[in-house]
Amino acid sequence: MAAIDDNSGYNRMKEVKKFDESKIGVKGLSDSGITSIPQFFVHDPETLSDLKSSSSHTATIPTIDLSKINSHRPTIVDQITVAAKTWGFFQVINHGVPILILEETVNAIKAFHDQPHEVKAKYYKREEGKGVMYSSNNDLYRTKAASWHDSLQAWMGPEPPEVEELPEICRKEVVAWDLHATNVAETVMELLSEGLGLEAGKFKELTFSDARVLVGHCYPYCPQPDRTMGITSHTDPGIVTVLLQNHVPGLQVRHEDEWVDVKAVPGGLIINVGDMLQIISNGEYKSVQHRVLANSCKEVRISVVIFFNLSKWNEDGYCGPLPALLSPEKPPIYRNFTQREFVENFYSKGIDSKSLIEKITIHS
Ligand SMILES: O=C(O)CCC(=O)C(=O)O
Ligand SMILES: [Fe+2]
Repeated sequence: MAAIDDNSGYNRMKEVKKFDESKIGVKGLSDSGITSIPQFFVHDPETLSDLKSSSSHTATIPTIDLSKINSHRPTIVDQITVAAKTWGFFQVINHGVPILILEETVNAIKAFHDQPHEVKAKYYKREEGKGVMYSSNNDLYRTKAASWHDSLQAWMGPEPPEVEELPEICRKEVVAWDLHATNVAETVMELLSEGLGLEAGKFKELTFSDARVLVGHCYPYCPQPDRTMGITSHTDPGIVTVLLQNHVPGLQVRHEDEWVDVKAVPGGLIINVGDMLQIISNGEYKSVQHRVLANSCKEVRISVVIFFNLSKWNEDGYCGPLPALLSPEKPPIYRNFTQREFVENFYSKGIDSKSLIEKITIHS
């Protein structure tokens, strides 16, 4: 990338570095009362022209009620399977996690981001694949334009962090949330496994919930929400994602060529299919584009996300569509790939670039 981007003499990389080294985050910029955003946050005209939700669309993502999971299991399997095949995004309610836990989790992540600069700066770093890290834009040096969010990230498995590594202000809640969200993910993955005609425990056996990372995003007020994004459009790379959000809107999902707002249902948890699940289900379940608009509300938007990834790969080191799902009528639509390919694809690019799926699709 050229140091000087255009004829104006604006040195983008220098400005990005200055921002990063200040460790102030977008929360700090927002709190300082700025009225215009730094240029490196400004997205290209094509992204910006598409910002408003095209919500003539009144559709909402499906809501799945898990309260009758034992007495009405086939119905729930059916609902969740249809949701994962058509939307790739759904909301679960009556999932067994007390509302108080949801509130405490959101409040604890908010409290972390609300701390003074000096306190948060101690955690500010860029070591993505492990441990605990706080930063603004994990992919800051890999994208064309930065987005209006900061994140606290903690790898909760396969090795949990030392408890003292987690910021004290949200330590207890992060540990508790990891357990609760993992339980919900395991229930959901049992249902999705049954929906493919596999044994309920198949995904667990594949170790989908072992390697998981918790990310607490903060989207503070943005003075120019029509010039940037909260998070750029992307798909999630792993198996499945569990997302808890507060009441401040912004999350949108791509459905039938339109952006649809994902409205927070009180007590609900959002689940979405990741690229790896699309691949191993041989395209049955859909990993769908989603994004977050830059926050135009004075109140901060908080989301707490756990990404679930496979921890063990096949003995031959490859991963791909599950053999049990393939037949002469249903040949694989993706080629097998290695863990290294998966990891390199993720870390070599910004969140907004091509997913692995495009690279491994078999064009017949
Ligand atoms: O914060 C949100 O609502 C979405 C976050 C997200 O899509 C992600 O972290 O991958
Ligand atoms: Fe995402």
